[in-house]
Amino acid sequence: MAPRRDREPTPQHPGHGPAVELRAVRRTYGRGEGAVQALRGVDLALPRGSFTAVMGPSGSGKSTFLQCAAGLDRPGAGQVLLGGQEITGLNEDRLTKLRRTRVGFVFQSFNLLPSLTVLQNVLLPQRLAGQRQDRQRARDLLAEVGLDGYGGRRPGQLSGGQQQRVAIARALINRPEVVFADEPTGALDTRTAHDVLALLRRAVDALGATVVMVTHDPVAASRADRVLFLADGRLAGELAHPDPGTVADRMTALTAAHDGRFAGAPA
Ligand SMILES: Nc1ncnc2c1ncn2[C@@H]1O[C@H](COP(=O)(O)OP(=O)(O)OP(=O)(O)O)[C@@H](O)[C@H]1O
Repeated sequence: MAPRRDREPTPQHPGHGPAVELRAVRRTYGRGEGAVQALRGVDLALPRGSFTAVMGPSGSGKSTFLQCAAGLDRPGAGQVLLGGQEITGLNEDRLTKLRRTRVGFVFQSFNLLPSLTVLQNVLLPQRLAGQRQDRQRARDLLAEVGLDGYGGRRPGQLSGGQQQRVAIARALINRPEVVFADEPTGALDTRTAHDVLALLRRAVDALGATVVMVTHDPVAASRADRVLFLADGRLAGELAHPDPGTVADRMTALTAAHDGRFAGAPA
């Protein structure tokens, strides 16, 4: 028998290094006196197969971070690497293709297309990318998120929690390098939010996904492996194995520091 060779890394899934890396990333909105420095030099690496929560006071740069890391926005300086590949210099066409094939998104408002069935919504990233639509994988993922047999329904016939499950299945369809979740439980009641977080956790633990979640909720953040805190566009600390109480205390301290600074700022 021929000696077994380890699978060669491919550009799609290089298998080495972090899923996402930011190096000295800066993003400024506007120019001159009115310019806002939303990110002021962020360095971080998100390991493959990890679940990271990103928290911070309002205006600390969480959305900007997510958009830059996901290739939805371009940093003014610094580098973003996805699966070891630098994406900062890609043109718009290549960035769009990358977002459709290598990144998954889960939004607060679910963002399902109401005219498509549940199965068609799950397959949409493959359709948009012009890839073969893997209906069996879509059905398997729907079963994975507890929606076996719901493929023929329309989103309007599902509860909010069920719609978010469909969105999670859709985010996973292409086996992305990373799933970015922006307040995925923000529109859900506590019980449903708990179920959706359990699914994200399971996507990491059982399917090997990498998940990055922006949230305001310390309970949601405590389901992650690690919480990164942003304040005024900078990383302001992190917490491994978070529990809700410690996360809430950190957030209270950061928000008080933030409010204190702004109370002293000229009007
Ligand atoms: N398009 C824009 N034009 C100008 N300023 C912007 C723009 N988007 C964001 N900002 C500013 O950049 C800073 C960071 O905003 P960002 O939305 O990333 O913060 P956030 O932490 O996500 O806030 P929130 O928790 O309130 O959603 C804020 O001061 C915000 O006002």
